[in-house]
Amino acid sequence: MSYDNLTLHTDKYQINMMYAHWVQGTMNEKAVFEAYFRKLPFGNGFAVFAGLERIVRYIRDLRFGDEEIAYLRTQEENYREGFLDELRRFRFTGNLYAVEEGTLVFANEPLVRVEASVFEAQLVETAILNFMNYQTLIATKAARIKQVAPNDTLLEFGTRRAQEAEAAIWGARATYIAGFHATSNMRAGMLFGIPTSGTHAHSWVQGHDTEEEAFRQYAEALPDHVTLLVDTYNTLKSGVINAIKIARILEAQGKRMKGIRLDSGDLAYLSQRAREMLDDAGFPYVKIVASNDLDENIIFSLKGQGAKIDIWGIGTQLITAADQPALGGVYKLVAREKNGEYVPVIKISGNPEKISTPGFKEVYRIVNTQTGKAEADYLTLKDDETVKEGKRIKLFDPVHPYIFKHIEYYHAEPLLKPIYVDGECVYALPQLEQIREYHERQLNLFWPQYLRKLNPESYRVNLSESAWELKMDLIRKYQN
Ligand SMILES: Nc1ncnc2c1ncn2[C@@H]1O[C@H](COP(=O)(O)OP(=O)(O)OP(=O)(O)O)[C@@H](O)[C@H]1O
Ligand SMILES: O=P(O)(O)OC[C@H]1O[C@H](OP(=O)(O)OP(=O)(O)O)[C@H](O)[C@@H]1O
Ligand SMILES: O=C(O)c1cccnc1
Repeated sequence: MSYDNLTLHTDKYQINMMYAHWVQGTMNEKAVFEAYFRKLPFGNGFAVFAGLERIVRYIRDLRFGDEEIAYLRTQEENYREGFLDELRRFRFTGNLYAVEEGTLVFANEPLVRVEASVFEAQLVETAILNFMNYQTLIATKAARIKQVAPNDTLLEFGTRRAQEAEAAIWGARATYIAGFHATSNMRAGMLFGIPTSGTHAHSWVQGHDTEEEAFRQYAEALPDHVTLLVDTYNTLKSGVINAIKIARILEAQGKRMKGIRLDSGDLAYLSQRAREMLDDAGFPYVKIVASNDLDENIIFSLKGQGAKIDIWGIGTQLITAADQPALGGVYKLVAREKNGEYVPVIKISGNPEKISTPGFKEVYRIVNTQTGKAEADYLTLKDDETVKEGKRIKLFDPVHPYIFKHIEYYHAEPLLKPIYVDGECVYALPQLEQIREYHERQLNLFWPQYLRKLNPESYRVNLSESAWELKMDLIRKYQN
């Protein structure tokens, strides 16, 4: 069995709908779907979009092979052979537009738009949401951590606690996009070119007769990369004292010990005392690494307490997004082909926030040319030329339309970039370093009130007047 083919990484209901379209003869009708989330995670003011590279590879490799077809035959007696033959010929032949990885994104704006035969567009929903939701969530969590320690080194240590192997590596990649510096996961390092970093475990110390001997042997083996875990027995009375002995030995060899790691106890107090001991012994260059169930709140608190920590190793809380373990991104039909033309469609809900925004749309980031800062994201119907022509636009809050302002001097950056056109990949996947740098530039595009971790201002995601009117028309139609 091949574990690599992700074509059946979809919900059964997608295959059932594909089958029903095949039976009805509607499988080639075009559909437009948009993927977006309705609420920012962690109460943050923004999210960091990630997942596109995985989506691109997934779309490229979509094939129903012999194993997939044989399996489907066993799963549903209604599936006729003609349908399975159709699946054998399956290729993605549609268009896919998406926001680039590292982009700051907000609620209720399309992040991925699929325009394809309904047969194709339906199949890919589950996987696209799976990749986008998880990776965006972890990149956003990492961005929050980065915000409280912007000048420190951040190491991703989460693999052992991650929700399985793929989550570990794609999660590690997402943290790197958001500004982490290295991962402990060697496979993520090899596959994505992320720098790797590692100290040693308690088992290394436990596995020797004395802590000092353990440290000495480690330093002999890896003299250029010595960071010693000092909390196995007693951090201040034994661990730091032994580490200082090793730092002396290394100095005598013309080398510098890199650091010590604290992994338990009061990290503020222990780091301050350890710093004093290292400085007094003449080793101000030895860095202090901390780990132990850290997250942005603990790091923020430790900094407030004056902790002397240079490097943070962060695992469980980051890779599992423990305070909000899922991003609720959805994939909604916004237009469908009828008699050769697109008609907009809506999903009505008793909860106004859940009413979808109909129509084939573009999303623009409106950047004020006088301040250089982003003013709003602006959703227009696709054929609306106002923004392209640079005309004055009215920004109004779709929930409170009486709150509005006009903007005249702006640059409008289309956020949805062409990735697949007529089934051909037209997007050159950027290097990870480029994505990381792009993310940093994105942060500079926003005023700090949208970026702060606690109670950020809401950044505007506005509808054009015609997009708003279309939505109101369809709501009225279904109310009647
Ligand atoms: N000064 C501090 N202020 C706030 N939180 C801290 C401080 N020092 C450590 N922490 C955090 O408090 C938690 C302490 O965890 P826990 O109660 O398991 O203690 P521990 O020191 O890990 O004990 P053990 O020796 O069993 O490992 C961790 O999440 C750690 O990061
Ligand atoms: O606390 P996290 O943020 O999840 O970071 C990863 C943790 O994994 C290791 O502990 P573990 O007890 O698994 O192994 P060890 O014996 O090497 O400490 C490490 O010492 C960290 O505490
Ligand atoms: O290198 C480390 O110190 C490390 C790596 C993974 C998990 N915990 C610690």
